[in-house]
Amino acid sequence: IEEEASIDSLGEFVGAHHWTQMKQKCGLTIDRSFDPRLLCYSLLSLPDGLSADIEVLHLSPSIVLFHNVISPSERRQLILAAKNLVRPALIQNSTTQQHHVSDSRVVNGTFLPMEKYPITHRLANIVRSLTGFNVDCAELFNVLFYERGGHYSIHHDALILPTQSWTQALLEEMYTNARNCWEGTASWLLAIDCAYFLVRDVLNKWRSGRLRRFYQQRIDSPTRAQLGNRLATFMFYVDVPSAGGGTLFPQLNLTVNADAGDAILWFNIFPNGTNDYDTIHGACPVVHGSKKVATMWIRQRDQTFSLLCPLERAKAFAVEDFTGRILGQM
Ligand SMILES: O=C(O)CCC(=O)C(=O)O
Ligand SMILES: [Fe+2]
Repeated sequence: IEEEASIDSLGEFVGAHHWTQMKQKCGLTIDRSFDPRLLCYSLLSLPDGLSADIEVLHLSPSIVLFHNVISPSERRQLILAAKNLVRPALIQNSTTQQHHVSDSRVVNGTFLPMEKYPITHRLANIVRSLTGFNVDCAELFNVLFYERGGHYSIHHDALILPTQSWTQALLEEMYTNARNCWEGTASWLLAIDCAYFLVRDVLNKWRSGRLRRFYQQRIDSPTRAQLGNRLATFMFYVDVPSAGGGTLFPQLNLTVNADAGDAILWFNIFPNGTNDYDTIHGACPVVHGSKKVATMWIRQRDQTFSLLCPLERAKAFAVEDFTGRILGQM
């Protein structure tokens, strides 16, 4: 990468410490000659008169890029809808459930209410047509505006959905939090600091007698039970920066620098429902220009006829598991 386009040329920016070890990977480019199975399919005559080129970026877990699926006018409408609503993005502490501003997510964002903005229906239809997924149970579009120095450090999109006993829920969450501490900070000192707060939080709950109730409530939470986990993430690139701001999947050594109008899809869980941490990802710091994305988290509920059932339930989804139906019609 050119010197002036590199993250180092940004100088100081909020949350820079999250990128000390990851920033090299932000400069990765996709080697399209690497694997002959990384094909680009042309999907013609999809529902709603859509067509699209879909490029397989990674096989297992499957990550695909849809080229040029929203028009400049649709991009403008989306930006107009979100412009006055965006606020500094919050992150939810999975231990305390509190939302707070964090230097690990430096971006302005908003969820877009569907009833107010017709453009969101259009985009939801596009997701449905391109993926075959049921989007009725999906979350509202989350629109993010990144400016120079904006970023979103490495994280995983799936929710921690404890399923069995409250003790198992506690263990699962402690494990995930410890992992996030480590992967989110990339420095032993900060990770120890982060782990200390997590342990202190659990001890406080235990002392106040809330430990069991807290985790039991999360197991019984109706939204979780009704909608399931975030099966997949579908994200439109509404505006792209001229340097930096790629979507980085560090476990897969993949950094995606898409064009405005493209969209990406990846899975957050295995077919058996457990979280697939190979798809941890982040938004690299924007170096020049600004970046805008619109994300839809697709839930597990009601995907009965939109997913094949892979025989190996503990292996990541393959591209055929969801395009099988669409490609089979060609
Ligand atoms: O902006 C990006 O490239 C990634 C955004 C993201 O990971 C998220 O919204 O969950
Ligand atoms: Fe994400």
